[in-house]
Amino acid sequence: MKDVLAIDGLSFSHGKRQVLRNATFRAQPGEFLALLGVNGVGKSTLLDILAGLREPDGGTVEIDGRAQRAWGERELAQRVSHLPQAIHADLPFTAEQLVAMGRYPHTDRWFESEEDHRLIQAAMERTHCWHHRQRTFGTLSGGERQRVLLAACLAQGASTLLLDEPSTFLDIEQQLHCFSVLREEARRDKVCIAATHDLNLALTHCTRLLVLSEGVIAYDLLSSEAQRDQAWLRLFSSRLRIDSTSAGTPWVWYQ
Ligand SMILES: Nc1ncnc2c1ncn2[C@@H]1O[C@H](COP(=O)(O)OP(=O)(O)OP(=O)(O)O)[C@@H](O)[C@H]1O
Repeated sequence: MKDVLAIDGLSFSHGKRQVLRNATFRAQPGEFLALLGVNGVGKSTLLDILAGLREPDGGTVEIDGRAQRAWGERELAQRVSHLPQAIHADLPFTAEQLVAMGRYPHTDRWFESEEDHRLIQAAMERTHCWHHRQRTFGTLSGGERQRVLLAACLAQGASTLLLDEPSTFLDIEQQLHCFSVLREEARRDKVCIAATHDLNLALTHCTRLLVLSEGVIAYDLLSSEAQRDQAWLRLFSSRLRIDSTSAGTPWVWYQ
């Protein structure tokens, strides 16, 4: 199967602080990758580079078989959507207008087509925010805003979805729903990469775990194998271990 993403030897420094040294991984259609690692390890930086928002100091990024920089801005936006960690809340748009922006890379017109409207509504229904469509974005709660932003990413129809802590602000039911939607999206031959601190959401919903440490992908393992060798857990805390629940699901416990 062809790689949707091929990342090779990425390095990046914020000023004198080197964050990425040699980050390398590939991703294929159908994969839902959890990007894990402690605070400040470089998860957002890596997602920003993949989204084309930061230029790496070294290494290569290929998207859909072509160098990232060889795609035009619009072509890239058709292929990659990005949910950043923080966004200005005071945007003067309704929720529906904000989701409609996800369709911009696909239209030359001022107005959205019928098909665009169908996709916008479908995305907002999937993230349970269609009933907020006429609300001004800034008047929504943190979790409601997060669902609108996720809908914009889905409406964009990209083959790669980069999500920086997508379950932030969401209540538990919505966290589970968000990760289920992303899993479903990956099954539609997409690649989803979600930076998260929730190891149980990652284990139960993602197909693969990438653990970033000291500038490299220190562990790259299938979720189904994460319980067998638990060395990767030590990067987070010595108090963690994985057991199975009575339903046979792997679950991270802390002591
Ligand atoms: N604009 C910046 N200028 C200088 N240093 C920065 C800048 N942005 C991030 N950093 C530093 O780069 C490192 C990586 O930051 P990044 O936000 O990528 O980490 P992260 O893994 O996403 O963290 P978290 O889990 O806390 O969200 C951190 O040490 C951070 O302080």
